[in-house]
Amino acid sequence: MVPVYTHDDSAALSRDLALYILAQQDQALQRGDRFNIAVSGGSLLKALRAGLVDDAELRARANWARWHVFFCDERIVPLEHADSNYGAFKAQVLDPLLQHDGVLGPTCYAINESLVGLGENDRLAAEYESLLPAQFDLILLGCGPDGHTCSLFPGDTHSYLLDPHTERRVAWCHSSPKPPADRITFTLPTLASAHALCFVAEGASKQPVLQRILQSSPDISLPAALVTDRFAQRVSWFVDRSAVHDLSVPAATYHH
Ligand SMILES: O=C(O)[C@H](O)[C@@H](O)[C@H](O)[C@H](O)COP(=O)(O)O
Repeated sequence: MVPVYTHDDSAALSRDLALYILAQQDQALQRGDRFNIAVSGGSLLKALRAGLVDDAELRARANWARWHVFFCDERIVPLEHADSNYGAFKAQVLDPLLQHDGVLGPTCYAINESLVGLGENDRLAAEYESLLPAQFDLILLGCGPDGHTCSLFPGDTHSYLLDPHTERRVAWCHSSPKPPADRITFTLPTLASAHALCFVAEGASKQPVLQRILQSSPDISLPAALVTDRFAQRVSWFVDRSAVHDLSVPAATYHH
């Protein structure tokens, strides 16, 4: 059973998530000299900002200059586009960090923007893959109402993305049901090699899908359930109470 750290509200979740990330950072910096972290798009980024950037005490505990930040999935759009995950991370984390004197920011790895729109999406994925570290210290994941995580979507159209033995660490996801249609995404072997995997889900709209993922017999046709089940030893979930309301999931408290 994976821990499901349950919180009364967003503020409490953001703080615990930040403390969890800092604990992973500290472990990584004992293993080596960099913290390789991958982030997803969506609402997760707001939690990162609230917990790690806006909170002065926790912001100071982040060794930002040692952070190497990658994207679990990215929409194939220019970096300035409103749909870009890099753009959203810049707006939520990098730009606010710059407001604070003396903070040396993280190193971020974005897609090669010059390939966007050229019909070279396999190459774009391969180029991004070439940037990845051998192993991630932490991968932060979201979960869509349809059970997708990264840009690994459920259903036959996207089953090609879920090959556990693929040699590709980053793949081109086409015809995404969540716009925009073209994306790149980490594959299962990339997730498999991480020291820690952490899902974040907030709000009552996530409750039906969390029921299918966190029940004792998970529906592993859902990529988020598959990842949770397969890598259970390294997976944690951070949720708010409304996302797990009425579910028979034991609520855990994150101890730091
Ligand atoms: O770029 C993306 O679309 C994401 O990486 C995606 O996997 C996201 O994390 C989930 O859709 C959850 O998003 P929300 O937290 O906003 O619901």
